[in-house]
Amino acid sequence: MLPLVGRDESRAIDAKAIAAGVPGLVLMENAGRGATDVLCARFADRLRRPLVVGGLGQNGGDAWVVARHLLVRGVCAECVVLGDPAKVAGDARVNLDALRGLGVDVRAVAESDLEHLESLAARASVIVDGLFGTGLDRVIDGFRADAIQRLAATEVPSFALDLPSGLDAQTGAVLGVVLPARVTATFAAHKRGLHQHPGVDHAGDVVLVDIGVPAPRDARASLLERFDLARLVPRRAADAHKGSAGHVAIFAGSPGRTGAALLSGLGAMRAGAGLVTLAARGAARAALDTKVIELMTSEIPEALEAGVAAALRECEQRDAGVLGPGVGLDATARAYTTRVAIEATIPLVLDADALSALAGDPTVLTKARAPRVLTPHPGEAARLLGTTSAEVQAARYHAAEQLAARTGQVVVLKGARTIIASRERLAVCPAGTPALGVAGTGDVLSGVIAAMLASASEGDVFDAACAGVLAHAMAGELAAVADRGLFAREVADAVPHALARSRAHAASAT
Ligand SMILES: NC(=O)C1=CN([C@@H]2O[C@H](COP(=O)(O)OP(=O)(O)OC[C@H]3O[C@@H](n4cnc5c(N)ncnc54)[C@H](O)[C@@H]3O)[C@@H](O)[C@H]2O)[C@@H](O)CC1
Ligand SMILES: [K+]
Repeated sequence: MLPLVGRDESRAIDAKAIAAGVPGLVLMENAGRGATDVLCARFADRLRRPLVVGGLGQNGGDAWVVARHLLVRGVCAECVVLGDPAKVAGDARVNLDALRGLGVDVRAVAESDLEHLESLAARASVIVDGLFGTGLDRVIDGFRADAIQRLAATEVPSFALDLPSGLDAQTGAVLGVVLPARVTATFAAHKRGLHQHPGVDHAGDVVLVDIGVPAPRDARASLLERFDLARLVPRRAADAHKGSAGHVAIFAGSPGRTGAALLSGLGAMRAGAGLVTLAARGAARAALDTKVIELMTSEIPEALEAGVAAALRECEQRDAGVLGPGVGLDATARAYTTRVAIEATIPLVLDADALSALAGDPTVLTKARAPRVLTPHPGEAARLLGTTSAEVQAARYHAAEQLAARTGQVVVLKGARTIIASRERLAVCPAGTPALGVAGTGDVLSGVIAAMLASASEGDVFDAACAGVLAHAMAGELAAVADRGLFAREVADAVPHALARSRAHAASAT
């Protein structure tokens, strides 16, 4: 797990180090020197004619340091400052003056010189982008936007300092225009915006550069790594038995809708549940009984009161559960899921129809008698928040955090780069594949998370959700042959392989 910071936290890291006595110039020197190392390693065959472009802020300052360190290594870069250099201040000013003092001609590019900039860029072997970093907080317009568009149009590979210019550090949105990078050297800590789309598409490979300040230990947010799965799912004791591995109840399925329940059950089994019972409404139980011999079934009466009573009784014997897939959306089904979502005394994953049933007032979950993990896709999250899917996607971290705050529960916002949020914490899953975008994979995920909950110790609900998300995404990567054509059940089947791979990674890393 790596710390993940937003715009303000990023500034706070620098400010805290400076207040502690580490001069800002030292931080900038470390950033620029570290970035030069990355540049020289990743663009070794493109150092013929680098173009270093800096803005008027401190991101530009990093660029001037890079240009100086390139000089030390015998590489003479073409350097330009976009805008009026008289406005460069602070540590960036010191480094701009130093570069000029060493005899480097840093040309100022004004609105009227954009064609010149374009021709410089077209001849460059690599562009070092120091135009905007974390300071960017509004849409880029005017000649700066024009300049970025012209640089991007050359298709010369770009090396971004801290962030590709134009990317919102907080959300990953493009603020008007962006200069897409092949590699991004990000300073001190990963930025939130680098790990959500469209930021992910524009950042290229992200390399963390140590600038001499410790990573914040209390960072609210983190970026999961593939080998975290091994840490989150400890090895089983040699004398483990099916009882100690946890018993998962899947409250899913209704007459005519049984596939989702089965997939959720398969996910739970493959993720390590010792026993799984499919508790289906009415006649669905009979249909499920014959399908998968490893899964047990029990019947939940279709009538409301009898159904709720049966579900709560079922919970008494179980360690964790799933509520929702294929349960139905008629009035009785909605009342049943809402009541069980609140009254069940075991941790439950709430998915699909359960999320629809709760969309009217998700705040009732603050009264739930045990922890809940909500697993909405963007459309379901939009309904729960009373907004649109487009708005959720435009600010996914915010949506996940808002929903966690309103419900008091853990939220797994699905989609590329799934986000896990609670009131206190946030994590992003770096794994996954577009092939997971197919019917049934969400049902599998609900079961996988429930199995993690069933074996988690109390209070580790957030970690269990992270483990489930990571296992599912990595299983998708392993099972997918191409970017499509994946079957949900294949994802379930690959979950043990994901765990094995993570353990192998972890072992080779130590
Ligand atoms: N001591 C420090 O604070 C350090 C800062 N570092 C670098 O400094 C960067 C942050 O520097 P700054 O805060 O100066 O900001 P930037 O250099 O990212 O941006 C420059 C300025 O542009 C302005 N601006 C924002 N949006 C704009 C828009 N749409 N159009 C035109 N102007 C706009 C803002 O006033 C901002 O201060 C980091 O990303 C990192 O690269 C690193 O050198 C490490 C140390
Ligand atoms: K930049």
